[in-house]
Amino acid sequence: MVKGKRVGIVGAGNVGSTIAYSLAMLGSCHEIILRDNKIEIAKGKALDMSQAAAAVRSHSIVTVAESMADMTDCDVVVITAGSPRLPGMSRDDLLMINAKVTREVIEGVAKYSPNAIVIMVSNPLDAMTYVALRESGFDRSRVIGMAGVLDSARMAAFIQEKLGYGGGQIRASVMGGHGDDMVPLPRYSTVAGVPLSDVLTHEEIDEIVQRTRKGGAEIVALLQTGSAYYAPAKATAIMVEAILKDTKQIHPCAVYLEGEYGFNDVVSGVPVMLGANGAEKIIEVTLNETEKAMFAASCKSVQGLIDTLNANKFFEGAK
Ligand SMILES: NC(=O)c1ccc[n+]([C@@H]2O[C@H](COP(=O)([O-])OP(=O)(O)OC[C@H]3O[C@@H](n4cnc5c(N)ncnc54)[C@H](O)[C@@H]3O)[C@@H](O)[C@H]2O)c1
Ligand SMILES: O=C(O)C[C@H](O)C(=O)O
Repeated sequence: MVKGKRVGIVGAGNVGSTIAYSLAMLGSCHEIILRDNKIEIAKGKALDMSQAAAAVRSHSIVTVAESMADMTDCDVVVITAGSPRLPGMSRDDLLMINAKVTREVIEGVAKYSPNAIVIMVSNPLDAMTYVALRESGFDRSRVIGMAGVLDSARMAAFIQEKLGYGGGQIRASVMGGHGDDMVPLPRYSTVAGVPLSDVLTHEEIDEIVQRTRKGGAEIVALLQTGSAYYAPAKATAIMVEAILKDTKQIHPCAVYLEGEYGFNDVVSGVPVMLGANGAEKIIEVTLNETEKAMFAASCKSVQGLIDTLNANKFFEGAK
């Protein structure tokens, strides 16, 4: 438990409330502050979670901010506000609706928690991270998108399922944007340190890569009413803890690139050292030509979304 730390969570729906629950159970911080337009529901969840925290002797408390002005001086703010996709939709279909929500929310964060580190979760993730960065005026080290921890966990779960062993010993690696052209990296994935290619065939690895890319859609199709939230919430909580505890551990995160991997003015998923100051270091992994081409294609997709925002004069304040 790191005393006195405050974590704000905007959007207390499926992902936001599950992040709050996870942090409360871990006792990661002193106070978790929920903010949602559905205030009564947020209040009910906060009470329920505070009581769960008491049951496990966690001294985290869960409170509700009735407006962004009540969510002050947070160390970390997680943004999950906005719409999830439904079957048949792509994450990119959420671009304009969630960009407006993100702008509204980040203005409040910048005003009332000016020193916070922001973890963006709303989709389309890389474009929303870009919006949050631009609209907050924060340094790029303080606006970080969550996706790579989730996508890598999915890939690890699929590897375990395929192998039938190795649970807890699998390190899977996914870079690039959080879209269908994300870049799973079998070459950087291992089972107890053993390269994937030593334990799985090329065809099996390819199947895992394709399933990882569609991992979110697979769950959307099953749930029918929204998207995944247990693994996304746990992945976010891992990032929040790394920041609060200043672990300096490396996690795949979506960050604004300024020349890294040869890209500028775009957000993409890369290995990042997380610590008290947010994204403290971007690690540049050696990619082969095929991997470089896939990473470039993924950055191009994100760039396309940023171009759409520009074409709609979003950054000029269009409503
Ligand atoms: N990055 C990832 O890997 C990842 C993973 C899962 C979900 N997501 C995304 O996270 C977002 C949330 O997903 P969810 O399943 O929790 O959805 P949800 O509908 O359950 O919750 C969203 C919440 O946001 C609230 N909200 C909307 N506008 C708001 C505003 N202006 N201020 C405060 N609250 C507001 C809604 O009332 C709702 O409770 C979606 O965009 C989804 O696509 C991203
Ligand atoms: O798939 C979605 O729309 C939600 C999220 O991005 C996920 O990957 O689970």
